[in-house]
Amino acid sequence: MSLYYEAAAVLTNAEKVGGSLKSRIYKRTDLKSSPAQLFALISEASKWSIVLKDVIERCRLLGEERKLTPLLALLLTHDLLLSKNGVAAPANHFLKLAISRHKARLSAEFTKVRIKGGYVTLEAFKEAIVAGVFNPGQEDLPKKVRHPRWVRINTVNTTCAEQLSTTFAGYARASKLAAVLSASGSARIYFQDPNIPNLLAFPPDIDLSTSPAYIKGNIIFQDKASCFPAYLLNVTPEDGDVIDGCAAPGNKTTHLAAIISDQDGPARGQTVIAFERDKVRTGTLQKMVKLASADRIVLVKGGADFLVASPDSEEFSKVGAILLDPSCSGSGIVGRDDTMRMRLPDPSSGTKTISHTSKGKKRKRDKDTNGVSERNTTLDLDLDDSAAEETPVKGKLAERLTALSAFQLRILTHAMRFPKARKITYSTCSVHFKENEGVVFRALASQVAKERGWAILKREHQVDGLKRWERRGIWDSTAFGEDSLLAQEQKAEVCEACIRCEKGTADGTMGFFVAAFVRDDGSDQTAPVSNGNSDGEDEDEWKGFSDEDDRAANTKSREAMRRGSRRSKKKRRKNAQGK
Ligand SMILES: C[S@@+](CC[C@H](N)C(=O)[O-])C[C@H]1O[C@@H](n2cnc3c(N)ncnc32)[C@H](O)[C@@H]1O
Repeated sequence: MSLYYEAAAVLTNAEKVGGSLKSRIYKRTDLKSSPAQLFALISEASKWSIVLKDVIERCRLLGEERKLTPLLALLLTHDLLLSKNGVAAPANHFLKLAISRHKARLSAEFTKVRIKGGYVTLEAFKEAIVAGVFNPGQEDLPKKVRHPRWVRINTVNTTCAEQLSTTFAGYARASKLAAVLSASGSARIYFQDPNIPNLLAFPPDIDLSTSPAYIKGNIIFQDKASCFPAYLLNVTPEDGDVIDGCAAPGNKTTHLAAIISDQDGPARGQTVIAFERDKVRTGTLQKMVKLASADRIVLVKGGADFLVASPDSEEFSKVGAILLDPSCSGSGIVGRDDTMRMRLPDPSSGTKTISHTSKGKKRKRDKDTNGVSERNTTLDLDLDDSAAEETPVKGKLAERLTALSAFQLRILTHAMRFPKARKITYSTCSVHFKENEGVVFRALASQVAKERGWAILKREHQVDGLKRWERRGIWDSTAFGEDSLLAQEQKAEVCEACIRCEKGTADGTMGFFVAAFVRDDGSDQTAPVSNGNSDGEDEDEWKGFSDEDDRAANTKSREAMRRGSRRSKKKRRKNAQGK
């Protein structure tokens, strides 16, 4: 099979293989072309598709070349007009002949678009395409806010100071994130994040993927928002072991390991127990843990469902903190720079004759596209594994959110059953109330939360960098019905404790949500708590607290926080004396 047929097959993904574009290419064992060449062709053709789609449509290429699918036409036109070596096929190959006979017209249309866009040279045009600033017909739209390249320094095997004096030696420190956002990829400039320790921002187009620091796992590409959960969990040596209940690909797992290894004094044998249900994603997790040199701190439980882990098992008897970042709708990550949109030429734009051609021929093209519908004029490609969050539930949005939030609540209330656990963070990369604050309110109202004394970690008790973060939770009065009996005071308190990030803002983050739960040492650990089988009870649509629940929850929460606050004051005094 030629390079172009293989690229089209990867893109149409008839076998519905999950994961990023890169992992789909590298996983295939039946390719004749080199995976690197395939990836380069697809990503370059995607970048140029905003131009090439129009060029192909204006030349009515698909009308004249009936055997070319929109995907093949795009890939071939890209190489014909933009690849140094032209179309990678023998001179008499059917595909080469089919595209080459249109070269003059395609080149002329391409040049017209370039000149109309005001680009005097091909070089200038290329720069605009790479920077993503060529947006024909949308000049009046507000300029898209760019997304920085966030780099977390992996303190398991290096320090921020070491990386600044080696990998980033000669880079100037910017005083504002905006300076980094507007800089070109070649600018040697960075911004030190004020909220998350050991996190740096670089210009969006910077390519650090070939730097020795990246290859050695000294630096990890991780969105700022995705660093919130491990930091908010604020693991200390007293917490003992930590569970990451939904770990792959492992950004937060390795962040937990970095925080543990960064603590003053020895890590006292603390282990991060990382659950991952999916076997393929377990492989990615294992690789990431190894690359981050975190394998002495992290124990990967691959192909293991956190929901069936028994809280009372001896294995988890020292687990004091749990991080939960379950599967979600992923609505917060759309539009990230790691997602690329490929625009395909519309086949009906070929010629007027196309709609009158024989049905047989039309069906042939449908078949060739292997399930990418002829009407499907865009393809969204996930370029980066670290950005790929799974969205396993299909169907209409409302149904998906109901199913996902039921699962999320179940996993959160399961975590609340671990007898020694004192801290939990719950996060999603979703922007929907139902998956975020909705789950938090329902979890707080659950039987297990009440019996075990779980409360929300209020803003004033959060780690410094997140206490200062201004975007907080929201309340959706329609979500639980107007008759929700929750007191205004408690709604406000819980929303203020929840943390949100919004995509497309000057903060440079993806859309994200995180909240933390705590419980105090004095709570009744041995109280009879309903076991995992009663989860259905927690998943019932929540109708709001009753007046009595409300008062009880408020009192308990206030007591828990007072005790927590006394304990942390005591701890701070102890620490201060120790220094
Ligand atoms: C949103 S992703 C986690 C991303 C990860 N925390 C990170 O920062 O790299 C959710 C992951 O949880 C896994 N998962 C979902 N349900 C699970 C369960 N019940 N037990 C263990 N893993 C689960 C999914 O397979 C998926 O890999």
